[in-house]
Amino acid sequence: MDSLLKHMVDMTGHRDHTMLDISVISAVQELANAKQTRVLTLTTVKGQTFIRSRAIICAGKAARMEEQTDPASAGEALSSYTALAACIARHEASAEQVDAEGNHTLWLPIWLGDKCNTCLEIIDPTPYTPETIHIVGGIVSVYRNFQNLLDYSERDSLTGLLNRKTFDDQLAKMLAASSAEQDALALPPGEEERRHHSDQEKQWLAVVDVDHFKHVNDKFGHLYGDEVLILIANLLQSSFRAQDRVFRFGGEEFVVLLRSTTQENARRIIDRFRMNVETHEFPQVGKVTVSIGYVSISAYEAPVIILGHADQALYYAKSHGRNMICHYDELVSGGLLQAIESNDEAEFF
Ligand SMILES: Nc1nc2c(ncn2[C@@H]2O[C@H](COP(=O)(O)OP(=O)(O)OP(=O)(O)O)[C@@H](O)[C@H]2O)c(=O)[nH]1
Repeated sequence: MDSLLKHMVDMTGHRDHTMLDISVISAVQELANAKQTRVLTLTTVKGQTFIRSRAIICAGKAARMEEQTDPASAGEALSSYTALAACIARHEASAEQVDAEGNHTLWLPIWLGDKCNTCLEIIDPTPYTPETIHIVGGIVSVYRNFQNLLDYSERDSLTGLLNRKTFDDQLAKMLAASSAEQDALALPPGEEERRHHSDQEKQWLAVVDVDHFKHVNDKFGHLYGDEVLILIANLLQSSFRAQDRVFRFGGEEFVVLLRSTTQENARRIIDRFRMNVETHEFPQVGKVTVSIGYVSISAYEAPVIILGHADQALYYAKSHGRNMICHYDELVSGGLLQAIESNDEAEFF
């Protein structure tokens, strides 16, 4: 019981999803005396659900987060996990399966209302006693409630997107992941220069601003204005990939962090979103458009500088007709925006 209390105190002491994941699998691993415990992420892409492992602990080892090796892949298909897929389809609390080697796998989906995007998985050669299932079920309930609370503090209440407060942290995580990826893909000396600049995969930041939004509020009222923001948030979430991050920065301004893609793909993905908005029929309001400024992200620049560059490109789009996307580096190299270096930081005029 002491151990259970210690784990509860540890779990509820965190203010960060990563640390919460680590502490929940450490608790479950110890209390169930399991061979392996994982936290799985469930994502739905075009109607199909995929599974990825985001944290793992094996007996005798420390818990660790699992970085995605292939950022373009959504993960393994849920349909290949037959018992879990049936449990999710029926909105059940747990599923169990024994494999050919005699390992017992117990899955405990974390339900938030009728949605499940996290699941605990416990594997052990011995079957789980009703007492173990009871204790682990209790931990899962605390984990779910606490995850809910963290989500609430990290999300914008109108649109459900991540809020401004979480941006710096998410950007740092993305930059850390990109340095690790670049190290892993390091090319032999001289090879880097031979590779065409625009073929390189980079991380990207886009600032999205609704055009003439004041006019929407003035003509249709704030309630319709809010409805437009919610629908644009939905279009953002459906237009970008699960590994990308979408934030509402306040008012009618949104920010997207795009993971690992080439310059041409970034342009295509961002423009596809712009067109998705342009072609959407907003109830009562009709047509709405957005302007977007975007920039590639480098680990050597402070978030405020990166955002400043994207903002420069956004304001160029706003002042050159709106309903368009502008790439900061292209504007600078085309002589349409100027950047000067001073005190190791870029400034603009
Ligand atoms: N309905 C609603 N309106 C908001 C919210 N936050 C900010 N606004 C409004 O958004 C409008 C932003 O107007 P402006 O900054 O002038 O920009 P704009 O009219 O979109 O013009 P451009 O950006 O130049 O195309 C203001 O009228 C704000 O009151 C919100 O949460 N809900």
